[in-house]
Parts: sequence; structure tokens; C-alpha cells
Amino acid sequence: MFMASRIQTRAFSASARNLSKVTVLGAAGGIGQPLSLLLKLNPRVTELALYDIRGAPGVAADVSHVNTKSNVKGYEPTPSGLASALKGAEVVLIPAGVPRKPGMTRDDLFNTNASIVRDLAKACAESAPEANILVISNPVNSTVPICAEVFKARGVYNPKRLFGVTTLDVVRASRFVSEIKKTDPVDEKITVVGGHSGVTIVPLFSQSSHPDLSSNADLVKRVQFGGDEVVKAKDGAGSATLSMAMAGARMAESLLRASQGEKNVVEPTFVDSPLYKDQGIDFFSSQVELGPNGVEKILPIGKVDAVEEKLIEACLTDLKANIQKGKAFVAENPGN
Ligand SMILES: NC(=O)c1ccc[n+]([C@@H]2O[C@H](COP(=O)([O-])OP(=O)(O)OC[C@H]3O[C@@H](n4cnc5c(N)ncnc54)[C@H](O)[C@@H]3O)[C@@H](O)[C@H]2O)c1
Ligand SMILES: O=C(O)C[C@H](O)C(=O)O
Repeated sequence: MFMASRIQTRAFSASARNLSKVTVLGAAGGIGQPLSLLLKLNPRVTELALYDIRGAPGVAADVSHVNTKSNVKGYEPTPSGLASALKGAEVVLIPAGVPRKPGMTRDDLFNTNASIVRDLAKACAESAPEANILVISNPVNSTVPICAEVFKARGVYNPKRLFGVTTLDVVRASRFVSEIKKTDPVDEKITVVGGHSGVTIVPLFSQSSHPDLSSNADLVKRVQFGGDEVVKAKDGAGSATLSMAMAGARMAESLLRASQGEKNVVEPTFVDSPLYKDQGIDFFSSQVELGPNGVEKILPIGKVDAVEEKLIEACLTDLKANIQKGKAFVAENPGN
């Protein structure tokens, strides 16, 4: 990933001298550790701040020996440690929270992760109100609306700076297609829209170079339930961490490329979106052009076929309920 971007790094060498502090909240976890490593390898990151309720200084000491230019610091699990980790951050990635075990849905994580994300969002709103916030913690369909409500309550909500990380869904889709078609995944650009759980994940194969795949129900299901495949294989030891770290690092890299002046940087992400607002759905994942201010342009869904139309219909019902649940949680549990 970073090899490919090395050319771009040179092309933007002047702006790449910008200072880009990136903070990871949940840095000692299954995702947090490899994500921190990948961010340390990214030449666009000049300062890496690692925070967790346990173990961040140790992870930071380890990662800090990697011989790239950036400075790494691990922070103590105190309110002032959290505030210092966040201060001046351009990008904040949040993989804090519990992962699934076999038999659970992402929504089953809500009771634990909603308050974790709410409290971290409060800290972000106070110490890094202008940062790009990248929410990885599940259920993303609900945790992103939770963040939005917290920021709104503090009068600092900027819809262009809040992102649910759905990159892993397109990473999987391109890989799964390449397995079937015996192609290089780099060439398989698959659009995936909706949300990030089960039927809310909608791959749009009709828009790819293999439109026939939209009627491949097994493939559609594999993309929708790719996370379950990993949860089952890990057999109680958690969910996707390595592929997720790659996907999160890619999303952070894309935001930094866009903020440093690169044009036409497009990633799928779950954002405050006009696409289905008329149906009461405030957040939706689609292709989004990124820019120096975060969201530059939300691209239209484009033409879909009859199968995909039905998938989108099913997605919207669940997604609406997930978003509502996140909003209601903050209204009923505003916390301190
Ligand atoms: N968006 C996606 O595509 C995607 C993909 C994979 C996993 N996830 C989600 O990411 C989350 C993390 O997964 P994981 O495998 O890294 O879990 P993990 O348990 O290995 O790590 C979570 C880390 O969060 C830390 N943490 C808990 N509460 C915290 C708080 N208040 N402040 C800071 N840190 C805190 C824990 O100490 C732990 O180190 C889960 O909710 C999982 O479902 C999302
Ligand atoms: O499946 C999970 O619970 C983790 C993550 O959302 C994934 O898609 O791998």
C-alpha cells in the first residue's frame, strides 16, 4: 500500500512536510497494535499518539523503535493522558471496544461499546474538535451516530469530519472477486454501499467489470458476512484485526493524501449523507471524495440492477433502526 503511494509522496513532497499528528484510541488492542505499526510506516504521519485503557506506553515503546521519522508517544489511561493524546491531532482512529465472539451480531456489542465510544467522542469533542474522526468500533451503524450526537451536544459537530470506517468491506469484495475471476485484486474496484453489518452491506457488482456477479448470491452473502467468517475461524479469540488494520491505515492514508492537496481521492465511508435523508436515514456509506476539509463530495449511488435494488431496500430498514438506536442512546444516556 505504502509502496504504491511512494510516488504520490514524492509528488506532494512540499505539502508532505506538513505536520500530521495521528491518534489511535484503543491502540493496544487486536486492531490497535498492527494499525499503529502501519501508521508508523506511513511517511505522512509525523507524530503518532497511542492511547488505551491499558498498555499503550508499551506498544508505543515497541513501535517507536521502527526506524521511520515519526515520533511515537504512548499515553497513560487518565483524562489528562487522553486529552494530551488528542490535542493537535489531524486524524483520530477509534478501534476501542469489545469484538464479537461466535454467535454474536455486531449489534450485540452495543451495550458495551456505546458508552466507550460516547466517552471517547466527548474527549475528542473537547480536545480535538477539528480532527477527522474515524470510527472503527462496532456496531459502526450506531457508533457513528453516537459520535455525531456527542459533538452536536457540544456545538462542535462538523459532518465533514466524521467517518465510519467501512473500507474493509471493499477490501474483502475486491479480494473475493479476484479469487473467483483469478485476477489481481488491485484491478477489482468494487463499490459497496449501505452500512457495516450483515444485510446493510450492499456490494454493487453490476457497476464492476463483472456485472454478472450481482446474481451470485453466495458471493453477495460472503461480502455481507465476511466478518462472521473471521469470527468463526478465530473461535472466540475475537474478530478481524489484521485485515482491519490494513483497511484503517488505508483510510487514514487517504485522508492525509487529500488533506495534503491530492485530488480525486475517493474512499467508501459511512458519513452524514444526503442520499437517503428523505427516508429518515441520516448516515450512509458510499463512495466519498475526500479533500482538505474532510468530506469533499458524496458521490451518487449510480445505476443499480434489480437484485441490488432489493438489497438496498433490505439494508435501509436495518440501517434506520441501527442509527436510531445510537441517537436514542445518547439522548437517554448523555453521560457526564
Ligand atoms: N469497522 C470495521 O470494519 C471493524 C473491523 C474489525 C473490528 N471492528 C471493531 O473494532 C473494535 C475493536 O476490535 P479489536 O479486535 O481491536 O478488540 P480488542 O479487544 O482486541 O481491542 C480493543 C482495545 O480497546 C481498548 N479499550 C477498551 N475501552 C477503551 C477505552 N474506553 N478507551 C481506550 N481504549 C479502550 C481495550 O483495552 C483493547 O486494547 C470492536 O468493536 C470490533 O468489533 C470493526
Ligand atoms: O465482524 C466483526 O464483528 C468485525 C468487523 O466488523 C468485520 O467486518 O470484520
